[in-house]
Amino acid sequence: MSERLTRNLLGTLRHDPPGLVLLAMVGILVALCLMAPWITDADPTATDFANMLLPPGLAHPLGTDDFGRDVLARLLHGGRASLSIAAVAVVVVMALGVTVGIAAGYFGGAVDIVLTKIVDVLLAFPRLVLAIAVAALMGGGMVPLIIAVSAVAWPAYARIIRAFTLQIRREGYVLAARTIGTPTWKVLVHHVGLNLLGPILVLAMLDLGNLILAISALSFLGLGVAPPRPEWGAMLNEGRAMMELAPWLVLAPGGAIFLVVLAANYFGDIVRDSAEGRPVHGPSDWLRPGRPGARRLPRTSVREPSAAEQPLVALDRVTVDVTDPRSPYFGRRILDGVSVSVRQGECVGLIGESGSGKSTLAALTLGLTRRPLALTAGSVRLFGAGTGDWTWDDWRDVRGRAVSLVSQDPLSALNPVLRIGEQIGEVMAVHSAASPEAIEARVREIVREVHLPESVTERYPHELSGGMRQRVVIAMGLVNRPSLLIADEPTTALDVSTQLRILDLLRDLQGRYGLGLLFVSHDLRVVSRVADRVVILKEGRVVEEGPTETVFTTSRQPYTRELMAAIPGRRRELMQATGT
Ligand SMILES: Nc1ncnc2c1ncn2[C@@H]1O[C@H](COP(=O)(O)OP(=O)(O)OP(=O)(O)O)[C@@H](O)[C@H]1O
Repeated sequence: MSERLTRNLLGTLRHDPPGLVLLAMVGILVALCLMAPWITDADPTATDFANMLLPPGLAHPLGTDDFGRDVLARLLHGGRASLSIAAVAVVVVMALGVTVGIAAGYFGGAVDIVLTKIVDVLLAFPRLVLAIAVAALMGGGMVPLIIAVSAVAWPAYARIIRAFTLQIRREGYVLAARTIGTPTWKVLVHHVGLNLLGPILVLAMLDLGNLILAISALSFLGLGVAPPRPEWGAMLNEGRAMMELAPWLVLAPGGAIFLVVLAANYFGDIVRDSAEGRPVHGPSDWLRPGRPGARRLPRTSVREPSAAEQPLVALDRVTVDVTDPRSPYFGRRILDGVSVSVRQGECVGLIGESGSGKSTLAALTLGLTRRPLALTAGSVRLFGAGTGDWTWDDWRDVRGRAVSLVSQDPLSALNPVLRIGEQIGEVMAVHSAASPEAIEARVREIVREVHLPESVTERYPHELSGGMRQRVVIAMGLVNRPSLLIADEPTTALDVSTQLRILDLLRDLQGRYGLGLLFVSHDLRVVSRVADRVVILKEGRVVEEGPTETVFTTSRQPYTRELMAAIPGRRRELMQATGT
């Protein structure tokens, strides 16, 4: 559990003495149950008709039942049965609910439809009635009891986990991991599963009480542990007939069930409250995952870069339209005959206001154009090779290795539950068979290169400032020494001074790595600091392009001048230059 969650929990408990007493009582009860054979010598199933229905006393602290059996021994041994059935049921319910929920939410489509329908049908039945039916059909006993309780409890978990998964799968770090070719199991475990640990823990705690009640209810109805073995629900049923004559027969198991259910619900509530008190993508050392393993993707026929004179990427009169007739925007033109190229060591600034098509163009360069959009004319050449017939695997091999993306939202690009070192290392491991030591050394090196302290590798994203996070994302982009970096509004979310430092860093790294840099931004001022050449995009068309300095000083293009006028210091200069 995270430090913060533990702190919240302890803080809540410190200010809630009755809660603390309750938890202490249940803790003692559970400990006594677990140590039952050492606490009492009495055999919980041995009958002694000479000592039937004795009230609590020295020899039998909780009295005896109508078979002369020691109620304390039965209570403690019965508690072992009740609690272990509940523990196994929670694990089974979680395993089923989490697996089905993640599968439905992550894979979507037919998998989602089928699984969701099954869940809906099961949820349509009252839980306890269905559990009684299942247990009765299976004939009662410990295993059927676990199966019955688990079978009816998992659908609710599956539904909640599916909802969480739908949300997580849209996060930038999941999309990034998928696009660079991280194996599906790793995305599911590292990126989806680890982020679900918090909700899963809270759900488990909140439902533990319900499960114990359900188990007791089924045992009460004679569908649980077979007599004469003790179990709390069954003891309650046995004592019911003698309730007036020997109330201790129901008070002991009833009190135990009451205490445990109350404590489980109480603890579930404070775990939930403490977890909600953390940041949305909160502290995340709930579980520290192992080092990501190295994997080599099959190399495709993609030719590596590249002679200096040949563009790393060349988009030649590309046109992108909404081609899916089901889209309400069917027929709309997003990019119209745009040509842009980036050479080694060159920084090209792609500028345009919101909606001008910058992101669509960046996505095209990374092979990420998806329905309802499609390339309808022109071509994209990467490292001299036409990409028209590239498969998803061809693109995956290139992304994150030869071409990297630095996105505008560093927080969403980073997985909140993985340490920084693991995240950078994972990008490298996906594309190389380097040893863990080599990966670690490279991670430390790239972290230093982006001017972060090495200790940052041990930290989580929420422990870093916005500027530090953006440096981490840049480190992830460069760890595999790509030839081409696409920076999509990389400084938009930062304050002005941090912006400048990140821009200088990018410029510096570009020189050091000999990178081609496609810098996408709506902000001419930002672009002017890094770009050698600018391309100005308006409503999907290039309206002007040329060396940055030339465009800045001599442009007669009204749209470019409009963009320049939006820069505070430039407005006056422009007005003076044009005499307006
Ligand atoms: N899937 C889509 N269906 C319909 N129209 C789309 C789709 N994706 C993008 N567009 C439209 O294409 C145009 C260009 O979008 P794009 O996201 O490339 O612009 P942008 O310049 O990157 O803007 P911003 O800086 O706001 O992200 C916009 O008008 C947008 O509404």
